[in-house]
Amino acid sequence: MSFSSPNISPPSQRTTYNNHVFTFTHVVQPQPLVRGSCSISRSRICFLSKFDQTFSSPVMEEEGQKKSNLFSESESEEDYSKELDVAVRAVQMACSLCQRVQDILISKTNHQVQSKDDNSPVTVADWSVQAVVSWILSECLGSENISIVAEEDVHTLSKSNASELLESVVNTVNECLADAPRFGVEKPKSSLTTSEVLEIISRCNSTGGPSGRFWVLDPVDGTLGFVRGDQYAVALALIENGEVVLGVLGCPNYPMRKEWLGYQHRYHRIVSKLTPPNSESWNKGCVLYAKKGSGKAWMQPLIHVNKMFVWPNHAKQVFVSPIDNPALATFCEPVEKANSSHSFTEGLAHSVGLRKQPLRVYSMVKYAAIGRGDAEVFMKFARAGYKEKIWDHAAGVIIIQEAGGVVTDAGGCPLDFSKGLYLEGLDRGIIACSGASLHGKIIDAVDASWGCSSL
Ligand SMILES: Nc1ncnc2c1ncn2[C@@H]1O[C@H](COP(=O)(O)OS(=O)(=O)O)[C@@H](OP(=O)(O)O)[C@H]1O
Ligand SMILES: [Mg+2]
Ligand SMILES: [Mg+2]
Ligand SMILES: [Mg+2]
Repeated sequence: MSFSSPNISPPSQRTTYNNHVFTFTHVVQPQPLVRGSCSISRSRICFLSKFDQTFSSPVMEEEGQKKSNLFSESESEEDYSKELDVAVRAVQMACSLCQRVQDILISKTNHQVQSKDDNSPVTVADWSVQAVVSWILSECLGSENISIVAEEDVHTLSKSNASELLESVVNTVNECLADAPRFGVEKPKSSLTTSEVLEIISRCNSTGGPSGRFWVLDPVDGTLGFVRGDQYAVALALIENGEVVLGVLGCPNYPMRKEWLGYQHRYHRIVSKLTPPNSESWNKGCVLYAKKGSGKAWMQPLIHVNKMFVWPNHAKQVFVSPIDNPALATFCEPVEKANSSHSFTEGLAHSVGLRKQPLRVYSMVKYAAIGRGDAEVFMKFARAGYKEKIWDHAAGVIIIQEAGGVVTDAGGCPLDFSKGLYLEGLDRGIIACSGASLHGKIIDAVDASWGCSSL
């Protein structure tokens, strides 16, 4: 298993994509990776030697934007560059898989949507993404090094009456992995068997905790949005000793440019009731990512099924909005009233002077919206007794923080990812803001409103 050799393009070649001019540039060959000593396995060394080749690959850079590469020249193995690169490729592949499955789902009248024990929806895409990401992380980073906390298990898939569903998952996984070279990843030597697929899904059974390194995956966040042909996200993060150290958020229906979202909203409200959107009919979708302590967050367009763009992809830096006046700010919240109290946030918004209509979008796309400056505030106040899961937040939190924003609970404390599967000790709800000043105002308003709320 390795990344394929990059295609070297001449320096400063220009091309256009969605009416934007991009320039191909060469990335300077960095120092060789510092390899760990005794603990590195044979397969890992193998992977690294091929992986090094990707450093000489061209990067596509949007004119006027700062150059982005997943690597920097001085970075060593310890600063997660390699993990980030693998994670971005895995999420890109997962997004591509999801787009295909969503197109099939919404074009069928009888939705193949299953219900879990808690009545929440789950689809072929949720299990298939979990399998694909689990496979890529293990193959690229060495299965002995990988521990994953993820949302799905094989309980439903293993039932005697689920053979058709399981077959569909196995086919979807193999179809996606066969496409791996487009993302610079070597595909499996042969198709995965049913038992291999079940194994790679169920391998993601880590329970997290305060020490060591583990990945956190929400294969499809906002499954409800996904089955409705709307927004959803693929979220992958790496946690080390209780801290999120990198996060990748794939948002297949969230366009690179805000103005395209306006089109999408109109499209959904007016047209899509009759005709759901088709993923090839417009260039939608992006992947955001960030690494702890870098002070930078990045965004790539999705690699599209039309195969015009192959790896390596280009990226541009994203920033939170500079707006700190509540009257000019936009706030995001869950679509479902059952997931967050709309009445509480409405009162809160009014008290702090937020004037704009809330942006209600499914999934961690809300975090993406703040991270890239499309909105300024995200609030979630789940009903009492609901425990937030780490996979619903980890990737989004680090992207907002590295883009310049602030994320805490309603008491102003950072979210604690060190206590297992849940954000234990969360004070009331989650407040994410584009800056400290706005964040302070929202926290004060929560305190002022909380006593008279019925939450
Ligand atoms: N009752 C309740 N209260 C709070 N949160 C809940 C609840 N039920 C589910 N969830 C989790 O919410 C995830 C989706 O959150 P969103 O913010 O996207 O909500 S919404 O879909 O926009 O309404 C969703 O993630 P996915 O299951 O990955 O879709 C759930 O983990
Ligand atoms: Mg779910
Ligand atoms: Mg989720
Ligand atoms: Mg999910």
